[in-house]
Amino acid sequence: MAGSGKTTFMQRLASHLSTIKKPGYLLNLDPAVAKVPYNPNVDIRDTINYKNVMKEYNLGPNGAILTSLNLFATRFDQVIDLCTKERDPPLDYVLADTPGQIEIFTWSASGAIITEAFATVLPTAIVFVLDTPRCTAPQTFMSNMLQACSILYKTRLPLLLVFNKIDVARPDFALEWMQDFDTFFEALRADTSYAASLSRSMSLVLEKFYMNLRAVGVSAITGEGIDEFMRAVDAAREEFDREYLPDLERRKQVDLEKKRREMEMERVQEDMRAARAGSRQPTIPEAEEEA
Ligand SMILES: Nc1nc2c(ncn2[C@@H]2O[C@H](COP(=O)(O)OP(=O)(O)OP(=O)(O)O)[C@@H](O)[C@H]2O)c(=O)[nH]1
Repeated sequence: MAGSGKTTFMQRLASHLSTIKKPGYLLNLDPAVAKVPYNPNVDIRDTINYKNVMKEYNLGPNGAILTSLNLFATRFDQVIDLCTKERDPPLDYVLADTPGQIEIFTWSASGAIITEAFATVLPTAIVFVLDTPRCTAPQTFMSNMLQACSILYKTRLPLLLVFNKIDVARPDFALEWMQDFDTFFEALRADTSYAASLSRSMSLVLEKFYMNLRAVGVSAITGEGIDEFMRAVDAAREEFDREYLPDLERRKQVDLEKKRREMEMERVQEDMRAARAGSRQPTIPEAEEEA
C-alpha cells in the first residue's frame, strides 16, 4: 500500500534485528525512492537509474519503475547468490523493500520472478503493510483486503498483514472486522450504496481468506508490536515449510509431467510428419521400375 510506511518499517526491522544480534540482509527494490533510511546491502538504484529509464524509454513514473524492475530482474540470480552465500555467522533474515504500487510488484512478471527466486531457495513470506488510519472507512478497508487477497492467491506464500501507524489509530476495529462479520456489517449499516453492498458480500466471501492470515498491529515509528510481528514471522516460516514447499514440489511434478507429455506429443507429430513424407516418396521397387 503506497505511503503505508514500508520503508520506515524496514528501517525499524533492520534496527530491531541488529539489537537482537541477528542483522538482516537488506535489499531496496524501489528504484524511485528518494532516500533510504537504512543501509541497504543491495540497492536497485546502484545499477539502474530510474530517471534515465524514463528518458530512454519515454515512460511516465510507473512505467519507468516497472521497466527498472524488469531490467533488474534479469540479473536477480546474482542477488540470490549474495543472499545465499555462506557466512559466519549465517544470515537469519533477508528483507526486501518493494515499490508501493501493487500492480508493479505483485502483478508484474519481474515481481513474480523475484518472489519465486526467493521462495525456491529461502523460506519466504510476504508482508503487506497497511496504513491503519487510512483503513478506518469500511470500504477502504475492504479494498485493502481484496488487494491482500490477490497477493495471497498470486504468490501462494504465507502472508502477514501489518497494520502500521498504530501510534495514530489503534488496529482493533480492523482485527474485529476480520473476525466478526456482524461488526463489519454494522459499520456499513448507514451506507446503502452499491459499493457498500458489494463490500458486505465480499466480507462473506473473504471468511476463508481471513482464516489463512496473520494480522498484527505495529508502529514503525515507536517500535510497538515488533515482538508480536517477529512471532508471526516464525509462524509464517513454519507455514512455508508445511504448506508452500510441498505445494511447490507438487507443482514441479505437474510441470515435469506436462513437459513429458509435450515431448511425447512432439515425437508423435514427428513420426506423423515422417510417415506423411515417406508416403509421398516412391518406394524403392517403384523407383527401380521407373528406371
Ligand atoms: N505516525 C506514523 N507515521 C509513520 C509510521 N510509519 C511510517 N510513517 C510515515 O508515513 C510516511 C510514509 O512512510 P514511508 O516509509 O515512506 O512509506 P512507504 O510505504 O515506503 O512509501 P512508498 O514507497 O512511497 O509507497 C512517512 O511520512 C513516515 O514517516 C508509523 O508507524 N507511525
